Amino acid sequence: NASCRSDRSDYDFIVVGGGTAGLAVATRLSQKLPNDCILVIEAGPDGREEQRIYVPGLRGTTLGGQLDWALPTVPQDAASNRTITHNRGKVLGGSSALNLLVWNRATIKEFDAWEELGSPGWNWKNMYSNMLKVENFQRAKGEAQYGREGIGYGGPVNAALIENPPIHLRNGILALENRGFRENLQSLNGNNIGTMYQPAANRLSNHTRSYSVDYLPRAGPNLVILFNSTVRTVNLDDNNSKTTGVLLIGGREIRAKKEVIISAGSLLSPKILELSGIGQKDILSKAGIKQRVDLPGVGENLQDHLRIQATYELKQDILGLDILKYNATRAAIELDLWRRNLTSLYQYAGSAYGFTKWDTVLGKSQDNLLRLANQSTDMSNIIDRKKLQFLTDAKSVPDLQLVFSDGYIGTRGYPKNGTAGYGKQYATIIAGVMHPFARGSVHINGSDVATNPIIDPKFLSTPYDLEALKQAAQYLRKISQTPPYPDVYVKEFDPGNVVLTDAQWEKYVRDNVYTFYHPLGSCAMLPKKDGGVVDPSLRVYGVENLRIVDASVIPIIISGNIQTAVYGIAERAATIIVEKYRS
Ligand SMILES: Cc1cc2nc3c(=O)[nH]c(=O)nc-3n(C[C@H](O)[C@H](O)[C@H](O)COP(=O)(O)OP(=O)(O)OC[C@H]3O[C@@H](n4cnc5c(N)ncnc54)[C@H](O)[C@@H]3O)c2cc1C
Repeated sequence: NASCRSDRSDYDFIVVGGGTAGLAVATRLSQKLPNDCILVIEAGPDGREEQRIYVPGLRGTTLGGQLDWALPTVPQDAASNRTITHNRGKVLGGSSALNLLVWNRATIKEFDAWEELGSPGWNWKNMYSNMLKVENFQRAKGEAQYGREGIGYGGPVNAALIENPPIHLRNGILALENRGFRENLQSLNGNNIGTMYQPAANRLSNHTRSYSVDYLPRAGPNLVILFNSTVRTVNLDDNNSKTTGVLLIGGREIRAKKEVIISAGSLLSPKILELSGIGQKDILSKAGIKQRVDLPGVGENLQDHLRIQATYELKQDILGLDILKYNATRAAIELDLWRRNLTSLYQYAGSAYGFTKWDTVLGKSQDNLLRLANQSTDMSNIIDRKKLQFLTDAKSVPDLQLVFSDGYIGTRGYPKNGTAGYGKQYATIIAGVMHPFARGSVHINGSDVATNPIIDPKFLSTPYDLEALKQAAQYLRKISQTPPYPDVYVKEFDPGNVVLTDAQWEKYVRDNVYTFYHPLGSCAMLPKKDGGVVDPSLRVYGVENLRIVDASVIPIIISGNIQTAVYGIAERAATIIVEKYRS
């Protein structure tokens, strides 16, 4: 398709956002509709030459910089009035270029719930087969590292387990086993309960990040990418029932002959809809935008995992990643080793995990938490009711995720030079509450495309959410005191021995709760009457040829880290779209 270039005025398909889902869906369309011309419009730069992206041990160093949208929430009342920044990739690959590489999967019941909530075909069976298409699992050490089930081969994104886990990760797994967790070496097969190492999205052959950009070599010349270009609105025809294309900041208009697919992510896809006049009347009129399609669900139903962490100062003879932060000579040596593809701290890509139900954590005293969950459920809301069911009825759906990570990952950041704690190395244990009841929102703030949306995740706003995160934080201390974990550290650094009473734990949680980087649900795939924005074909209600394909369509939060699900959604979306257009 020689005429498929980036200076055309029309394309068959326009994909808005060259991120995780965007590149996956665009590549599959390119492969399966070779006579069509597909344009991806990405607000950020290419980034493929950026070392901070492709070196796994440098993960996290792009956060807050030029390649990050860094979208702040409004001050969170229940979280000590703090504003929490949502990191989001503004670069080819989107958040898959910035994320922390974790490659895992939620459980069978959680995916089946999408179908039960009203989207036929969106169940475990179909999502699983699509998620398997995404990956190429590599083994460094055979089945001792990971069993047979739950992984795919031959897909574009490479995943592998960490080859030489440090002792603080190994002891983390043993501590969880001593607390009643069972080892689960097939945790990506729809049953993630237990303790395990999990794959990370990296390529073992040269130890580089593997992300959605790895789809692109499979695309044909009929896929073109426009970089550093931001879509302002989707244009609708005179009846407001079809999209005709998009308008970029700067005024360029590009027509879509077949479809526009929005893949701008959970925090920015609603913005494009609202700026285009698709959304809730009140929100639009407040922003001075004429409503074209009445869709009250846009920007609502925002969900995220709640995260809290504790940090431990490692014993002097244990090597950890923090040395790279204060010892420049060592960092240079390690980077040189990485360049020569020799064992290096910069190859670090993966952590150790646990997934559990509350009864393993709390025993009988989980009753109080379940009582609060009942109190936190809006019985008129189908999402809330399903979450309550996960908590009370589903033995296979975890309530809590635990992560043993190398390095300091506390809320206040690695100690500054000259302050207590600088020059030391740390291990961090993170806890994530899997199904908080808070449902927040993300909406435009006026009609100026340059203004960030108003994001209100409502962190800790329900009795369950607060108590669950408090219990999770206290559990981290228990784990740290369980053999053989104490063998690795000198002392607890955060929260430290100043936090002992119930009131102190509550304050710690309010002062330190953080996003787990998994905002989703803001353009939910649900029946319209239940607040849905897209139908089971991911078409925006009321607009024939406009779809949304990204994390925003996930109707109800799932356990674990969500990128495999986002890729799976993109794969399935491509199948649905190709079905319609293949002649
Ligand atoms: C710091 C961090 C760590 C994470 N860690 C993990 C992890 O370890 N494991 C895991 O499974 N998940 C992780 N996640 C979550 C996961 O990466 C995301 O959920 C997923 O990548 C989201 O994919 P998406 O396609 O919905 O959006 P994105 O990948 O964010 O893509 C959206 C794209 O759209 C572009 N865009 C936005 N607006 C416009 C516009 N108007 N015009 C043109 N382009 C636009 C953006 O620049 C971006 O490239 C993490 C996320 C972050 C931010």
